[in-house]
Amino acid sequence: MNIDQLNTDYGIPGNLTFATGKGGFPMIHIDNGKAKALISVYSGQVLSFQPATETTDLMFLSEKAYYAEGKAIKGGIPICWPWFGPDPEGLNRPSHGFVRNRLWNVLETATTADGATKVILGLKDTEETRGIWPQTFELAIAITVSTTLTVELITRNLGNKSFPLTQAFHTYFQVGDINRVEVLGLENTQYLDKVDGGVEKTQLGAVAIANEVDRIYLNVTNELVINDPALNRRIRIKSSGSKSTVVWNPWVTICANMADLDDTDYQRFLCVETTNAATDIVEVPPDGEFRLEVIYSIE
Ligand SMILES: O=P(O)(O)OC[C@H]1O[C@H](O)[C@H](O)[C@@H](O)[C@@H]1O
Repeated sequence: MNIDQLNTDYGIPGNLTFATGKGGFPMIHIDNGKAKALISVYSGQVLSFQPATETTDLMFLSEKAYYAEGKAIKGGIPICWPWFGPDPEGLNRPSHGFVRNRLWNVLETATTADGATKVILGLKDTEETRGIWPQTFELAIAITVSTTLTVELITRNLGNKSFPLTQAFHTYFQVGDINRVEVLGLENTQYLDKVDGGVEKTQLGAVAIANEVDRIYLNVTNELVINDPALNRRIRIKSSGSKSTVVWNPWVTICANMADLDDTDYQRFLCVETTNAATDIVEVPPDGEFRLEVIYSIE
C-alpha cells in the first residue's frame, strides 16, 4: 500500500493521516480534538485510543508485540473471525481465525456530523481464503473515534448457503493493577471455566483476578464495567449482537511463556472480550448480514 496514495484518497487534513508504522504496516493516526487513536490497516485493529480528557490509553499494547506478516499483534482490539478459539473443525487452522493476521483494505474515512472520525476497513474472500474457509463473504469493520470508541464488525454472506460464525473483539484493556481490578455486570452468570476443563460454574459477585482466568460467560445481557481503582477509572462496555463474554488474563506462567509479552505484563492488562463464542453461535443466512457492535466509554 502506498502511503501517499492513502493520504490523498482517504486522509482528512488535521484529523486523520496514514503513516508507515512498525513492520512497515500502514497505520492510521487520528487526532480530532475528542480523542487520539491508532489503527493498524494490517489486522483491522485498533491499537490505541485515548480521549482528550484522559491521561492514560484505554488499550494495552505489548512492547514485545510482533509486527510481521502472518502474526497477530498483541494488544488493542484483535479481531477473531470467523471462529473464536481453536479451529472448530479440528483441521489445524489458526486459532481465532484468519483475519487478525492479514492486511485489510481501506474502504472509507469520514468526519461525522458530530465531529467524530469514522474509518471503515474491509476484507473479501479470495482463492486463498476459500482454501482456508470455503465461504464467499464481505467483512467490514467500522471504527468511530469520538469521546467514546465504537467498533462494529459486519459480516455479509455472499454465498448461497448459511454459515456458522463465532467471533470476538479480543480487547486488551490497560489496567493500573490487576490485583485491584473488578469486572461488574457478570454477577450470577454461568460461565465455562477453560482453566478447569470447561466446567460450567456460576459467577458469585464481581469478577476479581488472582490467578489465570480464561472464562466464557454465557447469556450475558448487561452492560459491563471494569472498575480500575489504580487508574481511577471505570470502563463501560456496551454491546449488541453478542450474548457471551470472555474474560482472560494469562497470569504469571503463561505470560512468561508468551514471547510477545513481557514477564510482568499480566499485571497491566485484562481482556474482556465481546464475543459470539461457545454456544453463542451465529448463523449468517445467504445474502444476509450480521452485526457485532461494542461501545467503550471511560467514566
Ligand atoms: O495468544 P492468543 O492466540 O491471542 O490467544 C489469547 C487468548 O485468547 C482468548 O482469550 C482465549 O480464551 C484464551 O484461551 C487465549 O489464550
